[in-house]
Amino acid sequence: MPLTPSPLPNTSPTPTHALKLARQQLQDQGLVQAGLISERLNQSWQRSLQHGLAPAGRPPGAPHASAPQLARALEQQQALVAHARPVMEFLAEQTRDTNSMVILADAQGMLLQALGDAPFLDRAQRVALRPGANWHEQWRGTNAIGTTLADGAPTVVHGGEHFLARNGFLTCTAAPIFDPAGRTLGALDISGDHRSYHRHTLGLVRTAANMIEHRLFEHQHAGHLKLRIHSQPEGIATVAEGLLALDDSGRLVGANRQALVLLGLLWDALHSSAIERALQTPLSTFWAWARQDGVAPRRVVSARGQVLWVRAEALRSVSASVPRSATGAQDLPARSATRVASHPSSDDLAALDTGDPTLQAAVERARRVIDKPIAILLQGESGVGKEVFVRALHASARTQNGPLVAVNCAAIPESLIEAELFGYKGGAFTGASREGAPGRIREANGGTLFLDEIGDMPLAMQARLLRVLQERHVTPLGGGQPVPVSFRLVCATHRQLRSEMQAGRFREDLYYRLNGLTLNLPPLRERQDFAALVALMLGRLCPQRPVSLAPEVATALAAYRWPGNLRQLHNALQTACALLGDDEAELSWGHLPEDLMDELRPHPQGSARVAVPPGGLREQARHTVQQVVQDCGGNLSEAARQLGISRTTLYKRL
Ligand SMILES: Nc1ncnc2c1ncn2[C@@H]1O[C@H](COP(=O)(O)OP(=O)(O)OP(=O)(O)O)[C@@H](O)[C@H]1O
Repeated sequence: MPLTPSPLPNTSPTPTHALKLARQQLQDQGLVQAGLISERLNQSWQRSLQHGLAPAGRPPGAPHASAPQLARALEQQQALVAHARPVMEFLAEQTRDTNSMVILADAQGMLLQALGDAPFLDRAQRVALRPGANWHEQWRGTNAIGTTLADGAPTVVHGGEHFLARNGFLTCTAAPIFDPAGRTLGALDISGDHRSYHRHTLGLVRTAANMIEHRLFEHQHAGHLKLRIHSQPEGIATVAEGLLALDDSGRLVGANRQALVLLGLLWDALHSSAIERALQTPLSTFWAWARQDGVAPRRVVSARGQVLWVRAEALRSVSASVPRSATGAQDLPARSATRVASHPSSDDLAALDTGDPTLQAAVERARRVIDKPIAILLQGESGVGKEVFVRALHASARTQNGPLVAVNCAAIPESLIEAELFGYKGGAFTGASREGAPGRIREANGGTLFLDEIGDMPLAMQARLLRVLQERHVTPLGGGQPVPVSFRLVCATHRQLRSEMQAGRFREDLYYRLNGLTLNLPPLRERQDFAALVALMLGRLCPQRPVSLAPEVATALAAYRWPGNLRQLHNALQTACALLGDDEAELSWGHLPEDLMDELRPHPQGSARVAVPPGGLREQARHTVQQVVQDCGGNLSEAARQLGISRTTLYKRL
C-alpha cells in the first residue's frame, strides 16, 4: 500500500478538446498519445481496457449485492460505517442543493452508504450509484472510487474522463481511507452532475477522509499512549496532526499518514520502530508529559533532525477495564494518566508485578540498585519479558534519565559490532560514512545502555567492552580523543552466562563486571499469576470492553507449558481478541489460533487418544458450520444460534 509519494490527483478537469481527441483515440486505437491526458488517467484507462471493458459499452455483469449480502458487509465494516456516518452527514450538509451525493465504499469498491440530493439520487440510481453496487475499476472502468482504491490516492474523475461513456454526466471526487495499520478500509466520495464540479471538492473530501481516519484511530488506540505531532505547535489537535500509538515498550503500533510522513517512515515501521529512536526522546519522558493533562505541546527533534511539536496523551486507565486479579490478592497495577511518577507502587516497575513471588522479588531487588552504579544482568528464556523489564526499569529510575539505548548483540554482524558500539571517525573503514558516528555507547550517555543477548557477543568485542566499563571512556574506531561516558548498564541473555564463562565462551572478568546484580526472570509455566497476567493483557488488547476467558479455556491455558513464554501468550490473546465478535465478551476455543487450539483441546482420559477426524479439527469445524447453515436453509441467525456462536463469528468462519 503506497504511503508517499502517491500519484498526484487530477486537480482540474482535462480540457474539453484534448479529452475529445483522447476519447476518440481510445475508441479507435485503444491507445492515447502521450501528453493529451494525465499519465494517471491514461494508466487507469489502460487498466479498464485490460479488464475487458469497452468505452461505449455497458458494465458487463457488474455484481450487485443482495440485501443480506449488503447487511453482512455493513456488519463487517461496522467501525468504518459508524465513524464515517457523522462525517458523511456533515459533507452532505455542505454540498446540499448542489445536485450531488456523498458515498462510502468498502475496499472492494462495494458502495455501503449514500446520502444526497433527492433529484440527483434518482438519476444516479440509473447508473447504479447506490448501496450494494460495485464500482471497482474492474466493473466500471475509470471512476473516482475504483481509481482511488486502485492507486491508493485521492482522485477527481470529471465527465468524459470516466472510462464508460454512460458515466460521462458525472463529476466524482474520492479519497482513500486507511486504518491505523495502513490497510485500505475503503473510499469516501462525492459524486454529482458534471455541471456541479467545484475545484474545492477535492480538499473537502480529503479532509473528511482524514477525519474518519482520526476517529478510527482514537477508537482503536484508546488504551495506548498516544502522541499528537506536528511541525508547528498550532497544528496539534487539528485534522492535519500526525497520530502515533505506542505499546508499553515504546514501539509504534499505530499511526496515520501525516505522522509517518513527518517521521520519514513507511507503514512497515509499525511494530518495529521505537519512538525513542524516531523522536530522540525517552519513553519515560512521554509518559511524564502524558501525566500532566492539558499541557502545551513540547518540542522534540526527530531522527532526521526536524523540529517537531508533541502532545502526549494516555487518558484511559487500564485498571478500569481489567477485572480484579483472579488470585484475589490485589488490584492489578494501573498504567494511567493520573499515576504519580514518584510513588514507587505506581511506576512502570510496579506495574510488572502481577502477583508472582519470583517476579516480585526481582522487581524489589532491581528497585534497590536502580539509582546506583551497579550493572544488572537479566537472565531468562526467550519471551519472558527481559526487554519489557529493562524498559520499565529505565522508566522508573530517578537518575540517569537520558535515553535508553538498546543494542541486540546477536543481531549485528560481527564485523560491524565494534563500529556500532564504539563509533568511528569519518572514513575509518571501507563503507564508513564521511561524518563518522558517535556509537551506541556514547548515545547512551546520561541514560541506560541495554546490551541484549550479551551472551552472543564475540570474545574480541568482550575485551573492548570491558575496557570501556573499566575506564568509562570510549575511543572511536580510527582514532581520536577518548570521550568520557556515564550510563546505567543493563545486559540480558537467554543463556546461562556462568556456564558460558565456564565453557570458555565468555570472559570471566567481563562476567563479574556485568553481574553486579543478576536477576532471573521466571518462565511463564512457573509463574503463579497466570490469571492476573491474562487479565492485564486482555485489558490492554481489548480496551473498549471487559473480555475474559471461557472457564475451560482458562484452565487449559493455565496448564499449558508455553514454550514461547509471555510473547506466545500475548500473541495468542491478540489473535483471539481479533477474532472476537463485537457482541462477544468471552474467548472460547474457536477464538484461539488453530495450532494452539489443536495442542490444548482436552483428550479423553486414558491412554487411547481420540481418533482425529479426517482433515483435522479445522476441516471438521468447517464441515459442521456448512452443514448447520444448510440445515437452517441459509438462515444465518438461526445457524449461529444452533452453533452457539455469534453471527459475526459465523460470518468469519464462513
Ligand atoms: N509484563 C508483561 N506484561 C505484558 N506483556 C508482556 C510482559 N512482558 C513481556 N510481554 C510480552 O512478551 C513480549 C516479549 O517480551 P520481551 O521482548 O521483553 O521478551 P525477552 O525476554 O526480551 O525475549 P527475547 O529473549 O526473545 O528477546 C512483549 O512484546 C510483550 O508482548
